[in-house]
Amino acid sequence: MTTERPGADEPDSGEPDETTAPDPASNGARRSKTRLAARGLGHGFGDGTVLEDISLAVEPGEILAVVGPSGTGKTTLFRLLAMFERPDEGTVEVGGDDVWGLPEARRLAVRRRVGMAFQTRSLFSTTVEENVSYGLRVRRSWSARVRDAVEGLFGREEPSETVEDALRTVGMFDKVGRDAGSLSAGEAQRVAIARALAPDPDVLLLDEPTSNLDPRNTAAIESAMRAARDRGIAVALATHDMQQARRVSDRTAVILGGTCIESGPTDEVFESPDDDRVRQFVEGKLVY
Ligand SMILES: Nc1ncnc2c1ncn2[C@@H]1O[C@H](COP(=O)(O)OP(=O)(O)OP(=O)(O)O)[C@@H](O)[C@H]1O
Repeated sequence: MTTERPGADEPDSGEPDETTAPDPASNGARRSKTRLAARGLGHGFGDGTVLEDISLAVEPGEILAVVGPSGTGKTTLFRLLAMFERPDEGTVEVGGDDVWGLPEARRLAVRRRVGMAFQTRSLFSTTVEENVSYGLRVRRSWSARVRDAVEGLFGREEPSETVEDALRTVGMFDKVGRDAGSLSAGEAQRVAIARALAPDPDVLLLDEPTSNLDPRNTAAIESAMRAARDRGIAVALATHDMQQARRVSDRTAVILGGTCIESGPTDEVFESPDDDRVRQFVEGKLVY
């Protein structure tokens, strides 16, 4: 299995890939052409190496599944992609910019184009609506924030259209006024994803978004991933659920022992992998 979408495993062009981006005329909505790429990423803690020489890319309008056994470094990788930490080696590129080579103000601006929902669900102790509008407030300009503050003084009866859209995408609009603390784990995860979607990011990073969730919440989250993909967002999903990777992703990258040993179209990775360890892993025969 060697076929790749053009440029997908070689994050070297720095330019949006016109061949893989959705046709703006086809959905009429947004069309970012921002790809997220990692090149030669290496990272460790103390004396231990966790990630070694990882190169992968997620293109606009696709879902990339990053799969691997527990402890193989998926969360560490996603934390690097989200720019929470600077990699020991290699680069993270958003829209062709090496993010750690940018002045801090520009890096923060780039970070705002990357939405994320991580395993540790961390909603604020306030309403669902306020949680989802938080990301918007962070992204907005100073003048828009002043306007928000003024509106806040007088109170707003209705959630903004953007918040409504994001909540509808995850099937949670009926909970808009609820206190976030009263939500189930699955509902909270859906709100966390709505919060990441509200600012209309170019890239969406989801780390194990459905672990320990029931089928209904899982289906809602998978549907939101597809909706984001169909809007042209580059979606990366870390999961240890092979069935989920097969259901939702266009391409899959397999991380074993802290390095990416194979990536390509999901069907090919699962049905005819090049590497025997990948075959054993996707068949559940490789125990780490
Ligand atoms: N801050 C840290 N300090 C030290 N070691 C860490 C730190 N974060 C992660 N690790 C170690 O790095 C390795 C990879 O952890 P990581 O959470 O990235 O794996 P994972 O593939 O996401 O696992 P899981 O599927 O269980 O979430 C583990 O051995 C973990 O203990």
